[in-house]
Amino acid sequence: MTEIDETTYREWIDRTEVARERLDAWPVRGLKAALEEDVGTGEGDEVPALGQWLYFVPAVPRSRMGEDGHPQRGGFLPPVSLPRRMWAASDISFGRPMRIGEEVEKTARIADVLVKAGKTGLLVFLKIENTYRSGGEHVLTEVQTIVYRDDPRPDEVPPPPKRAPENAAWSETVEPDTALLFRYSAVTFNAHRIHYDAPYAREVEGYPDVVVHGQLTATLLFNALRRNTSVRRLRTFGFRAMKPIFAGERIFLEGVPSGDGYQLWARDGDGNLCLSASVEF
Ligand SMILES: CC(C)(COP(=O)(O)OP(=O)(O)OC[C@H]1O[C@@H](n2cnc3c(N)ncnc32)[C@H](O)[C@@H]1OP(=O)(O)O)[C@@H](O)C(=O)NCCC(=O)NCCSC(=O)C[C@](C)(O)C(=O)O
Repeated sequence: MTEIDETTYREWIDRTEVARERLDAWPVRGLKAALEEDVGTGEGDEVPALGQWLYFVPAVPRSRMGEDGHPQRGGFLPPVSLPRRMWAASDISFGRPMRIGEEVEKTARIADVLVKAGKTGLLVFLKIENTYRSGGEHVLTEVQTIVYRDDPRPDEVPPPPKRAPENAAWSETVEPDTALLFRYSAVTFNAHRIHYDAPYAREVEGYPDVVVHGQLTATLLFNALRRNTSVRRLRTFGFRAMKPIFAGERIFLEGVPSGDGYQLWARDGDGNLCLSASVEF
């Protein structure tokens, strides 16, 4: 493997890719069924907040898929040689809601590539800025951070987890099972094998079971916020995935008012922080 340092993938920074898509009703219908949320699915209805993840999915032919189920590396995304990919974080600012049936343009730009030494080994963080526009209007901007990690070491032990806050104003529980993970992978056309192929997740990537998608946990947190507050529209939503959640694990979706918004988090049954988020409205 080539040595990786801050300069290795520099030439990818500022590369852009533009795509256009009509926002079909189907993935919103699929998400509605998967999460049992009361959302409209007709022409002109609002795509629910965080529904941008249902669109512009990378439908590459099977022959161009990599071993992990994602499109082969290279091309628009830099060919990072660390094998294990995870969703690390997102920072989203909302303009106006997207609507089913509208034509949206998405511009993706490689915003940064950072190399860091983590407690779990070498980490390459890829930041992609996705800007969505429609009819000349700004709809949404998301800076998505993907992390690439080395193969698991035989003696690997997970780093000590951070504690979740203990001042929750509400607390809901959910156990994302493999059927929910399958349906979320299906509506986002995400073939990443860590979410459905348990032998691959265990034997190749070293996880104890299949992994819950970062965006699914963020969506569950947002839906819990809606159920427990009058918040419907957001100005910003940012999250950071701290500790993987595995299928069937019981997690707690919690939050508390904070400044002009809310602090949200998902924790496990031992009080460990799995995903932290903040929203402004
Ligand atoms: C990423 C891991 C391995 C690093 O864990 P670590 O212990 O090695 O890191 P650390 O030692 O705590 O931190 C090292 C540096 O990394 C930064 N850092 C540390 N974590 C993050 C983060 N999340 N986002 C942004 N930055 C982060 C941290 O701030 C620090 O920076 P510094 O040196 O400048 O101070 C660990 O945090 C972890 O396991 N997180 C959970 C990831 C996860 O479960 N993601 C969702 C499931 S994967 C998925 O959905 C996939 C999908 C959808 O299919 C798809 O491919 O797109």
